[in-house]
Amino acid sequence: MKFTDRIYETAKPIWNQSHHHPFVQGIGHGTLDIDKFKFFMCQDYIYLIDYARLFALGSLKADRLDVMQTFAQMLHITLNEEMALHRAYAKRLGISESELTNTKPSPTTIAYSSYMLNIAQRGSIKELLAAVLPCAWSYYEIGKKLSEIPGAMEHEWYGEWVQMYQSPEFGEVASWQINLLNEFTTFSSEEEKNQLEEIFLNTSRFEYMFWDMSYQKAMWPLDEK
Ligand SMILES: Cc1ncc(C[n+]2csc(CCO)c2C)c(N)n1
Repeated sequence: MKFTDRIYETAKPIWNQSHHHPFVQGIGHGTLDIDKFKFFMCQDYIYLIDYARLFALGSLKADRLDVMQTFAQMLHITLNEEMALHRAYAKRLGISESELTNTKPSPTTIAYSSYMLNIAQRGSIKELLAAVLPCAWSYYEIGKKLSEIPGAMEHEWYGEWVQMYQSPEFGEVASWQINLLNEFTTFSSEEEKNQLEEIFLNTSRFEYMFWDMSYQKAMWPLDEK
């Protein structure tokens, strides 16, 4: 069994809950409150800035030229294609680019980004891959599932979002990461595989929390005035 098949099976209950979350279903059925989507877009934009740094770290840590090239390509796609979608949405939603970049991160955004950056900075390229994989893979899976809902790809607000994440280009990003992680774990011990699985599960949990945080528009639960 491929290592990624094993971790996919373990993470399935978490991924199912993300898929059925009202935020995700609301995008697919076109019923999501636009203010929740705005909140998500802003948080996701600053999340992606840190996520892009993970790909830069992957390129730095790789000891093969083809792996460096793949990470550089994923860095390019994130900064120039995925984030371009957010910039275009922000324009339509009346959010300026500086407002977008200067979004204050929510506790969940801080926790998620910091966790991944910590793993990537102190761990190996395998740990980095285990941390980033649920992001690209689960979004592609969600994009594909939502694209099957009649009208989801044509919705005036959420159609472009679904179109982007179900696209073959984003499928390729997920496949690169899946193939690399399988290749790098061919000779890994059970102990190492368990550690990588835990990282994959943790970022899968954070993915769920990100949907939920966006649905609740959850910032710090404190009154500071
Ligand atoms: C919270 C959150 N998780 C995952 C993604 C999706 N995503 C992040 S990087 C990447 C690969 C190509 O850029 C993909 C698909 C997101 N936007 N926001």
